[in-house]
Amino acid sequence: MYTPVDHRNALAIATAQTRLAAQTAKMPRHTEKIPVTQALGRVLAEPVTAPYALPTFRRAGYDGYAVNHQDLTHLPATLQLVGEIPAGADFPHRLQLGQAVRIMTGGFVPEGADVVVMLETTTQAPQAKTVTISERQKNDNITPVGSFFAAGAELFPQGATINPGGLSLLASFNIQTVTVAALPKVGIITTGSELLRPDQPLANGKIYDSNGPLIQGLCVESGVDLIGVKTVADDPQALQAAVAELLPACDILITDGGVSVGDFDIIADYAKHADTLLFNKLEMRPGSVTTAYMHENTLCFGLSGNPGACFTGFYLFVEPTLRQLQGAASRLIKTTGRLDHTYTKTNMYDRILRGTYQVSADGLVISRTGSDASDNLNNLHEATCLFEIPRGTTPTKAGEVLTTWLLPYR
Ligand SMILES: Nc1nc2c(c(=O)[nH]1)N[C@H]1C(S)=C(S)[C@@H](COP(=O)(O)OP(=O)(O)OC[C@H]3O[C@@H](n4cnc5c(N)ncnc54)[C@H](O)[C@@H]3O)O[C@H]1N2
Ligand code: MOO
Repeated sequence: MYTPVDHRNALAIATAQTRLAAQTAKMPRHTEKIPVTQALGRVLAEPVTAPYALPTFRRAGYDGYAVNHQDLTHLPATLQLVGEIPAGADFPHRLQLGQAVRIMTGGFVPEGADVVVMLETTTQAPQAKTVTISERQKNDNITPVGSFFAAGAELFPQGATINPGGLSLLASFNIQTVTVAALPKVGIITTGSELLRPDQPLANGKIYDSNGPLIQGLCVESGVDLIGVKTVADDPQALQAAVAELLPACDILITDGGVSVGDFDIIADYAKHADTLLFNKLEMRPGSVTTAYMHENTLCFGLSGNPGACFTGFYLFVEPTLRQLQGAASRLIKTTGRLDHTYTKTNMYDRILRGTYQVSADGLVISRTGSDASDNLNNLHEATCLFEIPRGTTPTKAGEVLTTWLLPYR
């Protein structure tokens, strides 16, 4: 059993992040080919290029008449109407001088035509089958072949995340499969003899497991293949069994709780005896006990049981790792914000507060939301950023510019 007197070597946040990223870089990457219908939010493992030029035909930008510019030298000009081209229709004849063809937006512009005159500047005489053009626009109102993408142009670089705009681009080329980074296989184990399942009644000393759904939601938000979610009591055998079941199938194993110095803090013991201990103490509050270690081929995180610390530890350490394993950058945006109130508490470690931000003409204005206590979950649902109160002995004044991480869910 872990002894409370053990000394832990505390690392600064950035040092721990760098150590973690170096370890993650050594882990194997897997790819898979998936239908584009499942590609939203996935990270491309290889670039995608345009199989052909787009647009594939000259397209009318407006409803009007397709004509040749030589017929518009003297206006008004009356031209012979030779047909109609709705969107989707072909027109396999060459337009001759003196002719016009009615065309709809998106319609195929036939050979011989090089201008689409807008309907508003024309008058049609249906009986005579003519159209009189009184004015022309400055532009030709035709979208040229290949003006969006040339054949072979890069549509996406490797590492791009497919968003709804990306789905539309793939669809426009009828690309039906993409090769993406495999989602990291993740197991989650929440620990604690105080944790109740949803079907159990409240009792003194007991709480419902709120970090399980929290971590699961954070994982889903980051993109994972969830292998299993378990809750176990503070019982070494039960924990051992849960770990043994999940570990071989997981790239990442996230445990929650049991990383401090209590008599039942079993994860702390695991980390200490792991193949490689990356860190088990951070110069950060909350989440000073956040732990990371390699066990066999699995990267294990021991997040704090305190909900505020669990939330912070996930975003600063687990989220970037899940993204890195997919070859993508963290979705947190590291920036700075101006504190809107004086924060009087001081600490020997950097304190990470849960906050919200507003965009102002002078940059971001950040405010603390809810409690700063590690065990208080009254703000996890409304935090849109984390920001850092630097360690020290003096209060942090309103107006100070602080390191800020904008959260993906905002
Ligand atoms: N003597 C010391 N005690 C503590 C220290 C210390 O350095 N010396 N560190 C404190 C700090 S800081 C933190 S943070 C916590 C970390 O504790 P653990 O991560 O080991 O977590 P537990 O002890 O298992 O639980 C802490 C707290 O969180 C609640 N909890 C646990 N799991 C869940 C869950 N799934 N859902 C909701 N809440 C959960 C648990 O009931 C406890 O209240 O240790 C301090 N102590
Ligand atoms: O460091 Mo603990 O994680 O304050 O809350």
